[in-house]
Amino acid sequence: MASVFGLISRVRKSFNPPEAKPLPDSKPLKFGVLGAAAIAPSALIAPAKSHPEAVVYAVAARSKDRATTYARKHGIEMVFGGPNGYQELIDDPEIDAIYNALPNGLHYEWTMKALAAGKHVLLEKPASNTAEETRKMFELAETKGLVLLEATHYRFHPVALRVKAIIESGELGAVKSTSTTMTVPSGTMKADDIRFNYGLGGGALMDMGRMIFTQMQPCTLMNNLLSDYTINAMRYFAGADPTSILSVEHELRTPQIDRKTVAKFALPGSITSTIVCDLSVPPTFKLIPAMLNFNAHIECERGEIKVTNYLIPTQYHSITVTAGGKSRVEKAYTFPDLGEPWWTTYRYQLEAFVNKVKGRKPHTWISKEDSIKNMEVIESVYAKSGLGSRPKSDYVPPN
Ligand SMILES: NC(=O)C1=CN([C@@H]2O[C@H](COP(=O)(O)OP(=O)(O)OC[C@H]3O[C@@H](n4cnc5c(N)ncnc54)[C@H](OP(=O)(O)O)[C@@H]3O)[C@@H](O)[C@H]2O)C=CC1
Ligand SMILES: O=C1OC[C@@H](O)[C@H](O)[C@H]1O
Repeated sequence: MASVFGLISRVRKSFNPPEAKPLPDSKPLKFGVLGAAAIAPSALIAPAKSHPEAVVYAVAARSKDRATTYARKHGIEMVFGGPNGYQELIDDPEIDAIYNALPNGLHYEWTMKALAAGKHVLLEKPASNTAEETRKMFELAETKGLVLLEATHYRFHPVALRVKAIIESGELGAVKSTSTTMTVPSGTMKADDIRFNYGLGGGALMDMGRMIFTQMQPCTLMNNLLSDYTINAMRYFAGADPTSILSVEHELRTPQIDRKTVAKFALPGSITSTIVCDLSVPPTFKLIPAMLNFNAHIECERGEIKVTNYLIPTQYHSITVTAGGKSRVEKAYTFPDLGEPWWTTYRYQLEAFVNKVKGRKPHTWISKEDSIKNMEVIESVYAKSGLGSRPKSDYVPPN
């Protein structure tokens, strides 16, 4: 019963966090949001409310009416709209940081423009459509001395770091295999969702593969938000990058869009990893709806770790560690010196981003090399599958 009350309390507070008062001796970071995006309320707007040094100050949308409605709903002060709205937001001197929540295929263009204008960027995942574009964005950020972070939010939560710590402690011996899954039932996404649009950088591997890789190397995530996340999880937990792709199978939504991808990899040290991503799992017997699956399974020499719900761990999660015939279940909602049980992955991520911009040490970070490698792996899987990389941006930055 206590755990049900805990769940209700965490969920309630994560959606309606207590508002933090600004700090007297620190100017808050002012964010501008590119796009009246579906993800922004969870990923930035709510988390910023409980952060004493973060304010969501402006939003831009292609339609000014849409931006205005969104701003009213979320208590955002400044609105930009129309064909130049995104650029006008970027050029607003009040704004310190841009949250780029545009479709994947627009990440490169608008991140390059934001960095060129001297803004830090919190960039939605996957970083862009290609590794080359990702490299260029990070190079520009470095040249300009700006912070650029690919929003791989799960990596900032205590669950991911605890799983990694168990693996690295050596308690279970070396990792032998990982399985990470990210799958969602059919009907979760509308037919015109950006994830089904090749031109905008769609596909299950783009959306779910990265996370699964990075997060799930040591664990087997059983979800279909697979590819983007799954690849990220794989590399993170295994602590290594794949040396080869053993197999790729996909089910297509359209000739260029993978609704589902299952890939198997070989990693150094004879590790084998499987990722599963599915944007639309059909109902069993055409009747029984599928469940979300955001799980990971990591087999090691002397035991295993099963992680339930590494992706939205604030709601509930479990880390089940089995060795020598005995099992224990761990929970990790907070760090000893950071966080509240209701902090979401996004709230922990915002904490790190603000600390980095303020010149303080974040509790963890996603490196440039990590983001570039994730895109390389995604592209290599798409190459092996025959579907090919998502289209490069036609934006050419000025010299
Ligand atoms: N970190 C996480 O947990 C999650 C991350 N994401 C990532 O965030 C990004 C946005 O996803 P999500 O919020 O679901 O997406 P939305 O469908 O809400 O689209 C985001 C915005 O893209 C803008 N946009 C600009 N050009 C186009 C176009 N040609 N077609 C459609 N939209 C366009 C729209 O802006 P406007 O308002 O100007 O019309 C829209 O508000 C993606 O990169 C996705 O991978 C998504 C979900 C979860
Ligand atoms: O965290 C996520 O879960 C659902 C996906 O579709 C989304 O893009 C991803 O970032």
